[in-house]
Amino acid sequence: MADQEKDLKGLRDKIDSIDGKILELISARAAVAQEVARVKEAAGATDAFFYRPEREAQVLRRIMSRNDGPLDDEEMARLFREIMSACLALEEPVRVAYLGPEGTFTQQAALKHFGHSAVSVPMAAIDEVFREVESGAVNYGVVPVENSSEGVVSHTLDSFIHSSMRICGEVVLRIHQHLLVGENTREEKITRVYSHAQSLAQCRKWLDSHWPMVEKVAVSSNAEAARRVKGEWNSAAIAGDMACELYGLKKVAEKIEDEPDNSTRFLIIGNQDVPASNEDKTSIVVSMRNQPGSLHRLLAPFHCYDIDLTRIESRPSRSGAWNYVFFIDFTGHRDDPKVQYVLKEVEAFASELKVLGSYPKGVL
Ligand SMILES: O=C(O)C(=O)C[C@]1(C(=O)O)C=C[C@@H](O)C=C1
Repeated sequence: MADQEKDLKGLRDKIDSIDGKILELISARAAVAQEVARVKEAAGATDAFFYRPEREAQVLRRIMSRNDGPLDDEEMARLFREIMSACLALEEPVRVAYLGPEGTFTQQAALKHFGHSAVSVPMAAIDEVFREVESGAVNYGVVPVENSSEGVVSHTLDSFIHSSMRICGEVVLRIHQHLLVGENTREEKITRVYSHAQSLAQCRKWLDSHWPMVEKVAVSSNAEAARRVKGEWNSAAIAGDMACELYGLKKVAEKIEDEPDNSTRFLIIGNQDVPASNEDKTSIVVSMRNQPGSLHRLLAPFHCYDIDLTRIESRPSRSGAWNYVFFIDFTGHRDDPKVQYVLKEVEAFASELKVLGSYPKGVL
């Protein structure tokens, strides 16, 4: 055997032996997760929450803080994300509705957050995701809420006004857009580009400089754009990796988004109050009468108790009694004494205050 072959054999034997140990440890971990399930069932079988967002965030943060490489923290956390997802599926497979169709960035976000052992169910619209969770047909829902270059997804915010759904988590996804074609289309023949209006907007400068003459057609989602070009000659789609793989398309150009850090934040909705994880956020919606200085009064308690506002968004009120509706996100959990003081002060002054949820800050 040549020297190189010998070296390789020795190293592969080492890997086999390590894999054996990893296998044993993962199986031992899964068996403990099954015991956890039995404890949860014994404590209250019908409404036991098997999925525990705060615990998952703590597990992932701990792994990241203890990781010494050579794999980077995110890569290591992604591996543990999948192990936990498989362990949870042994306890009870989690069903997650997302804004579809299959292949959207929202599905990618759902899998990033829950791992690939979750059962993901596509819905045609944001309010259908809310309804599906409310009816109990699924355990959780995933909806987009804001994009770093295009701003807020107002439909999602409006859905919270009349819904009793709570926010159980958030996940941020880097959005990479690609120019995709079917196998029968040659690059120089492209005359039309399909995509969702937001994605066309996110790639506007790139399109103007590379394809100024091409016809741009907005469709209901990126995945729908990808589905169309699969069977249509001389057309391209702008969509992400999931849609590209799902429809077997070819990448003509990669990462064509104008902003290099283009990312979208998604919310996990459910009917669970999530305990504190030590690094949390709270989202509230507040309605107020239109009076001079009212916004200042609304925000003053946050300043006073030194609470960091991460987002504030105003939406027109849908009911006559409400003049303004403000969606506010801030750091901290609703069980923190400081947060409780602030909520008390805001409540005393607002026409209505609803806490949409306290949830762990996105880890991955
Ligand atoms: O700690 C729990 O409650 C578990 O069910 C175990 C576990 C895990 O695999 O670590 C699995 C699912 C939960 O979402 C959180 C954590």
